[in-house]
Amino acid sequence: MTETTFRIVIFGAGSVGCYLGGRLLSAGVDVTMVGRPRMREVLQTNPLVVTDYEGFSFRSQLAGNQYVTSAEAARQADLVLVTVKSAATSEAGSQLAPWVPAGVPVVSLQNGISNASHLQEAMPEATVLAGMVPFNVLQQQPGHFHQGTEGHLMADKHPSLEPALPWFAKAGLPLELRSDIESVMWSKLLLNLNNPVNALSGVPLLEELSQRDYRRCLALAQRETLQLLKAAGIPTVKLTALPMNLIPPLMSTPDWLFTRLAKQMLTIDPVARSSMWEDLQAGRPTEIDWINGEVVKLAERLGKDAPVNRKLVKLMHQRENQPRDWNAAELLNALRDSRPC
Ligand SMILES: NC(=O)C1=CN([C@@H]2O[C@H](COP(=O)(O)OP(=O)(O)OC[C@H]3O[C@@H](n4cnc5c(N)ncnc54)[C@H](OP(=O)(O)O)[C@@H]3O)[C@@H](O)[C@H]2O)C=CC1
Ligand SMILES: CC(C)(CO)C(=O)C(=O)O
Repeated sequence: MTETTFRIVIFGAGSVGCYLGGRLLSAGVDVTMVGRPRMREVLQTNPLVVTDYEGFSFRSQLAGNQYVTSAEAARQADLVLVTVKSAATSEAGSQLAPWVPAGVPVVSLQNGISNASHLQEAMPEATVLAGMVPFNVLQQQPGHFHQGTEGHLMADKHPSLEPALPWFAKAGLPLELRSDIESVMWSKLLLNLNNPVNALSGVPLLEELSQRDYRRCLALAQRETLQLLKAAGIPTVKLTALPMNLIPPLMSTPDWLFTRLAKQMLTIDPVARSSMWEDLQAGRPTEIDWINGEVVKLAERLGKDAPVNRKLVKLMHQRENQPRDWNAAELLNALRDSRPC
């Protein structure tokens, strides 16, 4: 290995982790992905293929030491990325804690608000930073991970991340360091409020967002959250073409107007689905408590209520136990009924 090689360990290499791993490998980064034996088997029998909606494509048959199942790989890392689902964060931290060298940054690239704090609790000696993945990744075929929507990575501004920046840029994954990461995470969460709507709809993101009543469901959850964020003094940041406070009115527009106004937002691969839908498909518990559940907790801290988000949490938990697709009008009625008159 030459001095100029940068070593990145990706812990919890599923959809996001394998996609980032493949992109970084394409830039010559020394990547080790850590994950389950099941995924290692997939990548022993199939090449790792990463593609994106703009035509990027990279393929690599991984060597045995590039996808492993033990956190020990982190002892050699210059940077650790954590890409497990929220329920697995504390366990990921406990497994990584003995191996990550002092001063090596550990970035949580997970949805939700509290994953970086849970990770920090599990590895108190480590430099843990919050990060954000704006785009959608779907495993289209065994070993083939596809980025279906746009956006660039962000992470908390910290000097330990500076050496990684040129490698991310070379991989076509620019990483922006932000001093307002709390606002970034809440703004991403405002977009993730669509995850339960998408999962309950049972249809791909593009099809779901093309139906006004599903968009109105999302707008209800977003308006409620924006009001709470305002009360809590947490500003939002612009992650899409529009500022966050203009997204609910856009979502509520009729289909003919929405398709004209939201061209960029509708640049979505027709097969892309939310990660919450993927969890349902795989029979895993979803991240609903870490997404809409965070809004309910924020409301409680402020002595307020969040009936729409609370209802979405309840419906998702029911859906985890009992298959059911909600049509757009039914879901909208259920959410409207949850609000006090
Ligand atoms: N998919 C997407 O489009 C996007 C996802 N995100 C966020 O990124 C995070 C990761 O999502 P995603 O990649 O979809 O999740 P995945 O479930 O696809 O990947 C996580 C992987 O980590 C594995 N894992 C969990 N615990 C351990 C452990 N202790 N040791 C080794 N492997 C482990 C899981 O295996 P197992 O399932 O067997 O536990 C799984 O294969 C989530 O917070 C998600 O919300 C953000 C933006 C987009
Ligand atoms: C990119 C996005 C918003 C797609 O729904 C996502 O974060 C997810 O699926 O969890």
